[in-house]
Amino acid sequence: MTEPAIDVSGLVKRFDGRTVVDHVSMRVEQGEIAGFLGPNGSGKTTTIRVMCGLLTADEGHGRVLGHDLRKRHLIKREIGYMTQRFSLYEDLTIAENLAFVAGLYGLNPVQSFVRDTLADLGLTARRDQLAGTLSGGWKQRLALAACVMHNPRLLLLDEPTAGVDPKARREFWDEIHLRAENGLTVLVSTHYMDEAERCHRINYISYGRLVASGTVADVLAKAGLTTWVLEGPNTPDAAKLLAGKPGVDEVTHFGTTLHVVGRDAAALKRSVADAVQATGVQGQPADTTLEDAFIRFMADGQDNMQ
Ligand SMILES: Nc1ncnc2c1ncn2[C@@H]1O[C@H](COP(=O)(O)OP(=O)(O)OP(=O)(O)O)[C@@H](O)[C@H]1O
Repeated sequence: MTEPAIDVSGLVKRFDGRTVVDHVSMRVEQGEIAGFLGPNGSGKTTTIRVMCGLLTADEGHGRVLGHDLRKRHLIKREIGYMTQRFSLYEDLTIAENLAFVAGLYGLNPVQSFVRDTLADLGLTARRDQLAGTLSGGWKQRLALAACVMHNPRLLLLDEPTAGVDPKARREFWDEIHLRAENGLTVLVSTHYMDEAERCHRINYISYGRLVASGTVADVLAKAGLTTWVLEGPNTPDAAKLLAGKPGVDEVTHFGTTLHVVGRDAAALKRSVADAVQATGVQGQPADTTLEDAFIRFMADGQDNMQ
């Protein structure tokens, strides 16, 4: 058995007495793409920073790439970290940006690393183009290439595709999968459900606590939800009727359909049957989505805080 790339237990981080990472334990196997999800301010960035050795945990222990978490200088050397809103210098050329990053990492000879990276990206012919003139998708690919130029074994990406269009996001993820197939381990935070589904495993954090981890199927099972889809001209009336009824936790409009989700399957079924009878809409059981599961975890997290 190879050692996991990340194996941390009971991590706690407090800022000014406020606990923002609350006994988080996480394991990420080598070559795995692990997703990190959770509402704004739930502690993803802080956890990532502890794992990369940029912040010291107040409690907890573990190993990253086989190094004790306290050996921060050893960890930093072997990871790539793309911060939120990481950007290149728009008024430098593509090659100049790469040369700058290569210099920061002490790569030598700089120009050979730049040349290889440009060739890898298929950007050799555009090396003298200003980075600011690239499309959003290309900017992200270039930023990713800059983060892996020093050949890290673990890549930590903090919302790398925020604000990037769907096609460019898909291409970015193809790139991540390609690199994972070649052995790179990736921990990536995201708010996009389609990206969560492209991860081998996901970790969901709420109010600093890790509330679910595993494959998408594991996480859906943990949420323990039942979903009904209602359809027909009277869905707005059905929505009003269902709000707050026994077994009904969430009622959400999706275009012309209504998704009704709850933890108590029997009570939910009865409430849906009543609404169907009263309004004439059609109701069918359906698969629960990851978004439904996350909204449930978030609501549970809020309940725990009260
Ligand atoms: N250096 C700091 N000093 C004080 N508070 C901080 C510091 N860094 C983060 N926090 C607080 O810790 C909490 C967790 O923040 P963090 O950035 O880790 O969350 P996040 O899950 O990454 O959020 P988002 O999805 O919005 O990026 C927030 O309430 C934030 O304001």
